[in-house]
Amino acid sequence: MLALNNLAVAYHRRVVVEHMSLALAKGEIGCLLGASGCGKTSVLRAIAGFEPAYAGEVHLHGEKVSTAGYTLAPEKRRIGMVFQDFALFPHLTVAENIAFGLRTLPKRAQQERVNELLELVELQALGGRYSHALSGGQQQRVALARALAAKPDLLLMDEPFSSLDTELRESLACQIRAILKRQDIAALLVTHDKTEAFTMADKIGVMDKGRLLQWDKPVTLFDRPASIEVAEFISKATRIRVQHSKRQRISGSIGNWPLPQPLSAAPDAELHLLLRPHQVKPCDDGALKGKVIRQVFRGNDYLCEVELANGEQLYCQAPLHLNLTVGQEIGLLLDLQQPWLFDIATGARVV
Ligand SMILES: Nc1ncnc2c1ncn2[C@@H]1O[C@H](COP(=O)(O)OP(=O)(O)OP(=O)(O)O)[C@@H](O)[C@H]1O
Repeated sequence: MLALNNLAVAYHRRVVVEHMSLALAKGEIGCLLGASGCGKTSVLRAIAGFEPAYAGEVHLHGEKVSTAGYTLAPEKRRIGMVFQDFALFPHLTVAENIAFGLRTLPKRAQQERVNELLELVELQALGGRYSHALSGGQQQRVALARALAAKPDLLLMDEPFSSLDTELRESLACQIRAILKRQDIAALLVTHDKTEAFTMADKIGVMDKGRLLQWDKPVTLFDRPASIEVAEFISKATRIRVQHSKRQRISGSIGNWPLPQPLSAAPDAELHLLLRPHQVKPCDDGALKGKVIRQVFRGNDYLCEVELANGEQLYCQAPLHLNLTVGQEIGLLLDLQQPWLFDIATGARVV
């Protein structure tokens, strides 16, 4: 449905995105996730045809629509777009906003399609309202209905929920995912919000400084991150320097720990061990000792920061009943059933 092959985007010859390759199948929802300025919107604009490809290609339905020196016009790409600010026309009603892209259809067909879309986004009762009289979530559903009106093959969404509050974002992301799935439409969303990405997407691309670090299913990004940058971007974690020893063990400031499986790394290799909070647990008789220096109440548990004797700090997940206090010395147990280890020189994951 959508394929990017080695795409590069540049402004005045300054390359802001390069070596971008990914594919999205019909009905699949993808998400580009990355910090502000990493090039997400530029990729979206190149897919829509608003920016030319500086190098590489954009393919839609198997057809090459952008390559250096050729850009198929946006209106010929059968793409719908939803923007951050909804961009609804204030002087038109909800129904008229949705009908905007259907002007070439006969009046009756327009009306039928608008009713279908109002039902799809569950706004049947609000067709006659103006956008100023709608909540942010309702406005975004109108923007979605308008983008879907002309039955595009691909929907592009640029930070569609960023102006909404956190709770609404999550519920709207779920609703919009369900609507897109019902319509079996492919969509590519860009955001810097991880929760939004994980709620919405079948595939996530983690971007950094104009490059795609990994394009994978959310669970794969979490379980098998390709690099330490991806792992750290995806989840709260601490990196600790360790040494691989022959007998399936790692050692360092955290002590000496067995691994569940042999590693491909050379004996004595210097590695980074990435510890996520759920892998570090308070344990009375833990040989590894640390001092609680901060803790945040999270409802079901505490997220603690613990300082080791050498000054390194770890996140630790502590159950409520332990009643830990800041300054308290505790023992720690590491759960290394699934250790995340990375080559120090390349940052690549070691398995
Ligand atoms: N029209 C433009 N002319 C020149 N440079 C641009 C233009 N648009 C974006 N840039 C630059 O390209 C880079 C990538 O910007 P882009 O908007 O694609 O990033 P982004 O990840 O979408 O950021 P954000 O999340 O803040 O929207 C930035 O350095 C930005 O300053």
